[in-house]
Amino acid sequence: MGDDNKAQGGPNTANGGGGGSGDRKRKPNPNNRRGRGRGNGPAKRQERDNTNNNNGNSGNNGSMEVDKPLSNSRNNGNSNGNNGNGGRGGQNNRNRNNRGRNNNRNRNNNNRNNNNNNIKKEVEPKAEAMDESNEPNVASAAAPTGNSGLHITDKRFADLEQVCDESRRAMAEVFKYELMTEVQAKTLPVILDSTRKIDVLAKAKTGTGKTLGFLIPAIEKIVQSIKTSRSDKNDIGCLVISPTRELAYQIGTEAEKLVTFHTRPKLSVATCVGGTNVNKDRSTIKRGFLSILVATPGRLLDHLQNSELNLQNRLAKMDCLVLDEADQLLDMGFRPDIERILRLLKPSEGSRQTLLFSATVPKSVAEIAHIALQPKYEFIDTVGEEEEQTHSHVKQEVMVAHSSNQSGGMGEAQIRAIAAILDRELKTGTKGAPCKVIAFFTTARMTGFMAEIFNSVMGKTGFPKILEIHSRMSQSVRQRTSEKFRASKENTILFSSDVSARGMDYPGVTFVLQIGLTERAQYIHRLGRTARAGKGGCGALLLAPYEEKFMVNKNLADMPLESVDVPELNNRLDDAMTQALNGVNDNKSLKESAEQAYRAWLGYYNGQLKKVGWNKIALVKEANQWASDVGLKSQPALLKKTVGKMGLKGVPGLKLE
Ligand SMILES: Nc1ncnc2c1ncn2[C@@H]1O[C@H](COP(=O)(O)OP(=O)(O)OP(=O)(O)O)[C@@H](O)[C@H]1O
Repeated sequence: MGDDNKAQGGPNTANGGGGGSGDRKRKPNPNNRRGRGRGNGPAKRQERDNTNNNNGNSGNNGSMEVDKPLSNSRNNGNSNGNNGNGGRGGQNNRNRNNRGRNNNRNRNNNNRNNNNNNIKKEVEPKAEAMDESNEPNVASAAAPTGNSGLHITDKRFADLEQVCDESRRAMAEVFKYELMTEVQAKTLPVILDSTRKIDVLAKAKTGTGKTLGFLIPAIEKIVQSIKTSRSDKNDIGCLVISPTRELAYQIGTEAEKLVTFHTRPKLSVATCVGGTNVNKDRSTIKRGFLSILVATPGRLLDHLQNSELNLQNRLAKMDCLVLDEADQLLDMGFRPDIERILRLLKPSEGSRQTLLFSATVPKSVAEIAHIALQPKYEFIDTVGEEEEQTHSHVKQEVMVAHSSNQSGGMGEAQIRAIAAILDRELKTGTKGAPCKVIAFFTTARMTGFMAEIFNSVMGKTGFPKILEIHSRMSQSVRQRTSEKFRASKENTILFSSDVSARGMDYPGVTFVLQIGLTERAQYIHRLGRTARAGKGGCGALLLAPYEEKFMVNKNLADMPLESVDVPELNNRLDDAMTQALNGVNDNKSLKESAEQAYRAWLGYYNGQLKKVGWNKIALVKEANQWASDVGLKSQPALLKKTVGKMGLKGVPGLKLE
């Protein structure tokens, strides 16, 4: 925590029962007070960090929370205006006085920052390749800016002889795409080659059209199977497995579009994901004719194990098995489920092709092949060994939020920094065009808390109501939020956990903000939510000082990160955020959210100790400081069982329930 003053042991000890954090005198300056130059040494390719965030942290989900059963469905947002002003006479005056002091600090810091402009703008060598025309900070950001991002080729769908007229018609009339992207041009001929029937592992950058890369041939294979009577109407021709529910729905929708003209026989699509009515799923599957099944691993396993559904037999003659976002599916979080699914699927009756699509592929492709592919498979890499995996044209900033020298901690500094960054984006991000922002947080609970605290002062910040999406919400609310964000054509901000990190194709996302530690692959996937399909986009990573070393110097050392200062927070927003923080303890729902976020925070960082250089004692101290920073007057308690599971038994500073 750098120069934080953390003499206080935690919310209890720090604030007693008195004014404590409720009287928020401090205003940490969100500005990065250090203009830093970063080494411009040769960009070394970093191995992906495969550390799994699911460290048995007692349900405090990290990035692998994607397909959890739901609990605690909570209404998002909170506009009850309970902003903590009641009974706090005099606080505003104190705040105003403080603001004067802070503004001076801000101004001084700005001077320092201006003086440091020359070094703080240093960028990694790869940024040299940035395509200025694709940056989002132009009025046309939301409009296509050429095809450099999408990697369009001169190959036409209409010329694909192996593809039936119905699919080609859908490409022209429903999708209105004439030319193939690189991944499509490279994979389609190989997968469609009926003389080879070869399994394929395809690697292509995010947002470059992988979905159609597997759906077009999958449908073709189903059509051929029906034509040659290899399969009967009970057989399911294609199974697509997706790591997240939202992505599964998205794939299902694309598939439905693609089968628009497949009427004789009619091809049908079903999407089965966790968190929805399982009986409804069952009756859809039982109903009979089904060409394509898109599913998340957990729900699929359920159905496969249910003998009544006869799903194993119906998939036995499947023509095509697709694992989308394959590296995530084969990563530790999902691997056991996938292995079980593969075992339950009857051995291929000769003609099944398995397709693995991903934007990031671990070096150990042999391992992947061993699990899912036939020994003779083709690896189609449209990224290339040396080429940067992330879009080279996406501007990527890294900012470090510093807490004030007085008593404020990182929790507060981070919230103010997020406000400042969002404000900058809404005001200048797209110069008049609508701003569509996704901010990614480390855990579901943190996502929920952050959305709630920002929405508690919505009228004051001037931000639109923050949308939230994470695994702790009911699937129907997730679905509605996802659709709302997708359809929005005005300034919109979505706070998300990693459920939106991969594959989600929200049109026109102009800015992706990532907060805190994340895995390298996840960083790339999250960033890939912007600058899709040839459009502009921009990303920023907001770190705490203790996260900087690992993330910037190690994990993302070869990324074209540009180190910049956290923007200055204007007085109005500064006041709004103070009010929000002051309101946490007195607002039941917000308080509960903060407490849950605290527990999730502990769980998450408990799995990252080496990366931040803490031992367990330091972890607990930092967590308690975080709780105090965000306005909790008493330290949240933990179940004894949870403490045990986290391996924190006996660590001083924890409060047991
Ligand atoms: N040939 C094409 N021409 C124009 N647009 C296309 C073409 N193919 C796909 N697209 C569009 O590009 C966008 C990105 O496609 P898609 O979601 O399949 O990318 P992806 O590579 O799967 O991304 P991710 O790695 O994030 O999963 C979508 O909106 C899709 O409809």
